[in-house]
Amino acid sequence: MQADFWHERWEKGEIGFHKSSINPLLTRWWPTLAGHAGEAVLVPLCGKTLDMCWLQQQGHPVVGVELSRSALQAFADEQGLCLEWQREGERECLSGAGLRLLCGDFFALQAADVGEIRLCYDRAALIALPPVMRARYAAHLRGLLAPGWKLLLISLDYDQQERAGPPFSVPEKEIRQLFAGCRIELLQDDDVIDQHPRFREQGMTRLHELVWLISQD
Ligand SMILES: C[S@@+](CC[C@H](N)C(=O)[O-])C[C@H]1O[C@@H](n2cnc3c(N)ncnc32)[C@H](O)[C@@H]1O
Repeated sequence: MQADFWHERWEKGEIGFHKSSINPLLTRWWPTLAGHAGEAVLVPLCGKTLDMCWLQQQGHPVVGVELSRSALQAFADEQGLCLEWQREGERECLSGAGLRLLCGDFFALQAADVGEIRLCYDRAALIALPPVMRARYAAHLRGLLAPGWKLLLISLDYDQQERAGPPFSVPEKEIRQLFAGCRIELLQDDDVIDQHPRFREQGMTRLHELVWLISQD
């Protein structure tokens, strides 16, 4: 998926991926990361997710990364947050209230841009990307995070023949390849097709949502 694809989604308001409430899988499983309040969390491809507010309310400084400036501005406006745009080198950044939202390409980020971050939350980031980009994404993410990192990842698994992505299906085998050498724990696996009638209409017969705790030991 190229940048234009996502800018167009935001311009046209075709953002079916955005949820108007905090993800219950985040609130259920975040404690398993055993991060300390005060430890920063990286939220790659963050959109305007409310999950960032929840993480911030748990005492975590949040560093989000998002291509779309209007998505970040909408996040601030809709959550009634007093955030300010600042320039950080080539990049713009919306910050305040324990949030630092970097506007730009995730793949252009360097470890110094995000700072020392050990905790990460990925909901609809890995699965937003086609296979070739997923390998780049996982390798880049692993390079950005500090030693001893922990990632809470929410993925989808369905028959990719039944529907084109995004969101893409990322089978368990691929997750294990992308994060080879890491500790990988499956926390939850639910069949959620009944919660997605539009996907069913589009021909999907099976849809699993999985939650993973992936860590570098
Ligand atoms: C499927 S949405 C998920 C957003 C968010 N994680 C959520 O749960 O609502 C993927 C987001 O990633 C952004 N995005 C895609 N490619 C990106 C990139 N290379 N760098 C930064 N953001 C990107 C898109 O603009 C879009 O907002």
